[in-house]
Amino acid sequence: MAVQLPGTFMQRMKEMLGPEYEQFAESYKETPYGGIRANTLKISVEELRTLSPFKLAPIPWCPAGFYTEEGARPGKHPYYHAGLYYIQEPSAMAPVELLGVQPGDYVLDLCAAPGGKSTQIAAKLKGEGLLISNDLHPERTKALAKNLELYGVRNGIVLNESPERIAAAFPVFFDRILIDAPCSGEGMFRKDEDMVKQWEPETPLKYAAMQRDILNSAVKALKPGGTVVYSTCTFATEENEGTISEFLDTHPEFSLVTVGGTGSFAPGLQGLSGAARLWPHKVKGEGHFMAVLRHDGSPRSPEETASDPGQAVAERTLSVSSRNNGVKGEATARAGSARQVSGRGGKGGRTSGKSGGTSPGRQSEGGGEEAARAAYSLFTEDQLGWQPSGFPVLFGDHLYLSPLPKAALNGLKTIRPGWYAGHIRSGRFIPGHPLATALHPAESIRSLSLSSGSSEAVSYLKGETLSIPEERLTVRPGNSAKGYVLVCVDGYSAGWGKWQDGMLKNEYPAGWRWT
Ligand SMILES: C[S@@+](CC[C@H](N)C(=O)[O-])C[C@H]1O[C@@H](n2cnc3c(N)ncnc32)[C@H](O)[C@@H]1O
Repeated sequence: MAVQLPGTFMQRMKEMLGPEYEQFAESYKETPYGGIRANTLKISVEELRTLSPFKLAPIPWCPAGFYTEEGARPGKHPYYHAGLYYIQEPSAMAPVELLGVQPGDYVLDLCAAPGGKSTQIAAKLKGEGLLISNDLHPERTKALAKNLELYGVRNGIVLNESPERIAAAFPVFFDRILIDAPCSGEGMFRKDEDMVKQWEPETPLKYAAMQRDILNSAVKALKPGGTVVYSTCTFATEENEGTISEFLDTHPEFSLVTVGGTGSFAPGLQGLSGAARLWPHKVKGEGHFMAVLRHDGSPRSPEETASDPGQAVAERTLSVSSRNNGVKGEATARAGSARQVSGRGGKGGRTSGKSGGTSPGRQSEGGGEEAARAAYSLFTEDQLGWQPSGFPVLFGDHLYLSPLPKAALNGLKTIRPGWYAGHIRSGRFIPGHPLATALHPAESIRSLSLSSGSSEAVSYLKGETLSIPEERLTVRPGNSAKGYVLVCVDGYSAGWGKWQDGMLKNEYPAGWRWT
C-alpha cells in the first residue's frame, strides 16, 4: 500500500465493507485519477475535446468532465490561463451534477473554497441568475475569488460568512444550496497524505457535529420546493448517512431524492439507500458521499426563516427581479477596497446591520461617484461598445457589477460583490483583469488572438511586451487600433493589452503570471 493508513481507519472500513474490504484496500495501490472540467462559459465540451493537448476520457457522471492521462500537466498550458478548464478530482464533479441548476436560479454554495464546485455551478447558470459562493475561512476566500475570476464568472458574489448569518440575511431566498461540507476527508487519503496525518479516530464525530449545525442553518435560506445537495469526501457514516438521517428526522418537510443505486452511484449505507456513494474500488475516482434533499414546497414558517425579515429582504427580492436590465441601480462610494470592506468590525470593516462600515459620503480618487461612473461609461463606449449588465457597486475607486443591489449585501463580509470591472486612476477607468477573462472576443472593440503553440502566448502570460503589427489586430469597423485589446489564446480571452504604434503593452497582472 503506497499510503500508510491509520489502523483504526482500516478496521472501521473492514466493518463497513465486509467482503468488499480487500478490493477497497487494493485500490490504494492505484494512482489517483486526474481530471479537468470544461469551462462551458468559455468553451464547449466538444471544442475542448478537439483542442485538448492531452488525451481525454469522459467521466461518466459529469458531461463536461474528463480524465486526464497520467503525467499530463494541465496547469502548465496556456489554456489553463485562459480559464478553459478547471482541474478537479473526478468524483468532486458529481455533487453539482445532482443539484439540477438551471439558468436563472439563485444558488448558494455555502462551503465553496477553493471554488471547484462554484465554477461548475456558474457554468450551469450560463450567466443568468445568481451565485453566492461563501466560505467561513477568510484565507480560503482568496483562491475562491481568483478561481471565479479566472473562469469568467459574471454573476457571482463571494462572501466570508457563517451559515447562520447567511441564512439570516437571505431567508427563504435560494432555489438551490450546495453544502460541500467540511469533513474528515477519508475519501481523499489516496490523493492527499496531509488528510491522513490530520485524521484521528475522533475526527468523524467532531465533523458530524459541525455538519449538523451547517445543514440546519443553511436550509433556512432555501425557498419552498428548493433543493439542497449535501456532500462530503469521507467514508465515515457518522458524517454521511448519520448526518442526513438525523436531519430528515428533525425536518419532515424534506425528503431524500433517490440517486444511490443509479449509474455510477452506489447506494448509501445504514438504510439510506437513496443517498449516493462513490467508492474508489468501484469507480475511477476518490471516495465521495452525496444526498439530495428536496423541500416539499409548503410555506416556511416565519420563526423558521426570518431573523432579518421585512424590508431588507423585500428590497433584495424586488431589486433582484429587475436585475440584468442594463447598468442601473444604486452605487454608493465606500472607503477602501473590497478586502478592506470585508474585514471584521473596526475601521473600514463591517460588523452587522444595515449601516455597518458604509461610508456613503466618501469620494473615489477620480473625483466622486459621478466622475467614476462617467469614466467607466467612457471606457465601455471606447473599448467595448456596449454596457455590461449588473448593479454598479463602488468600493473606493474599485467598480464591481453585482447581480444584487448593494443594499442586499449590507452587513455581510463581502470579498467580491460581483464581477470586478476595474478602478479609477487619475480620472480614467482602468479595466480589471476579471473583466477581460469573462469577455468573448466579439465583446471587445479590439482583440488579438495568439496561438497556444507559439512562444508569443507564453511571453504574454509571463507579462512581456509584444511587438504586434496593426494588421494582426481585429478591430471593430469604424474604430482606431489604438487602445485596450482583449488578448486571447486561440480565440479565448486571457487578459488585456494596450496597443499603440505596433507595440502591445502587457496588462496581464503580476499575481497571475506564468512562472
Ligand atoms: C470540502 S471543502 C469545499 C471544497 C469546495 N466546495 C470546492 O469544490 O472547491 C469545505 C470548505 O468548507 C469551509 N468551511 C468549514 N466550516 C465552514 C462553515 N461552518 N461554514 C462555511 N464554510 C465552512 C472550509 O474552509 C472549506 O473550504
